[in-house]
Amino acid sequence: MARPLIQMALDSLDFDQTVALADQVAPYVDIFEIGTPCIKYNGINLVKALRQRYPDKLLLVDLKTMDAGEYEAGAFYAAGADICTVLGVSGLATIAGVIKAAKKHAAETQIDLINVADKAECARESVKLGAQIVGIHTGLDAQAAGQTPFGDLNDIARLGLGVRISVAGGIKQATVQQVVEAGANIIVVGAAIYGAPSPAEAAREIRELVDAAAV
Ligand SMILES: O=C([C@H](O)CO)[C@H](O)[C@H](O)COP(=O)(O)O
Repeated sequence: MARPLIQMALDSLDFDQTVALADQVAPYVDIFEIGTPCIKYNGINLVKALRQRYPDKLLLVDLKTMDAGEYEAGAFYAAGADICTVLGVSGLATIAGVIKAAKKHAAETQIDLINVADKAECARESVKLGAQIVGIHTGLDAQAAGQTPFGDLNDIARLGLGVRISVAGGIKQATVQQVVEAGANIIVVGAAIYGAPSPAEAAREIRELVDAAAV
């Protein structure tokens, strides 16, 4: 199995705390995600700052684009994003726009299936359009209501779409092995790392668990 990637969800609103957290976990993660609240609050300058500080890390900007796909995402790819997210519920025209912007910058597009009714259909159509990553995502509010991403992950993995699958939604040490075995290629972790007494130690543990589950 190819080594799954670990994506650190940087969900603070504070610019300096976001950069400091990135510094702490950098040795253990592959992708820095600038989370949706964080990018809305801090804007494109944070993308530029992390790009400059970490030229060799993958940088995902969790735009969750809903409209004006090419126009909105284009600026973030130009600023250094390797991956931008677009909502599956936005529809195929918007998804196609983000994919077009990504191609201009030799970058990638992730479809976020959050709140999509027919996730299999949306994933299939998005992949046909050229999306490289399908994101199974139980958002923070849905998590608070008791939902998890595990059932959807199994359903999408079974489709064999031939693209990477990302999973997000309360993933922690106890569930890392399960999501790797279910077929996730990108493991997104936020609160289990930034909420830990030592984020670096939590990230190191998750790295070990992911690598052990992937052999
Ligand atoms: O994408 C996220 C959320 O919608 C806010 O932007 C989180 O970054 C994602 O859910 C990962 O965080 P945890 O669920 O805390 O692991």
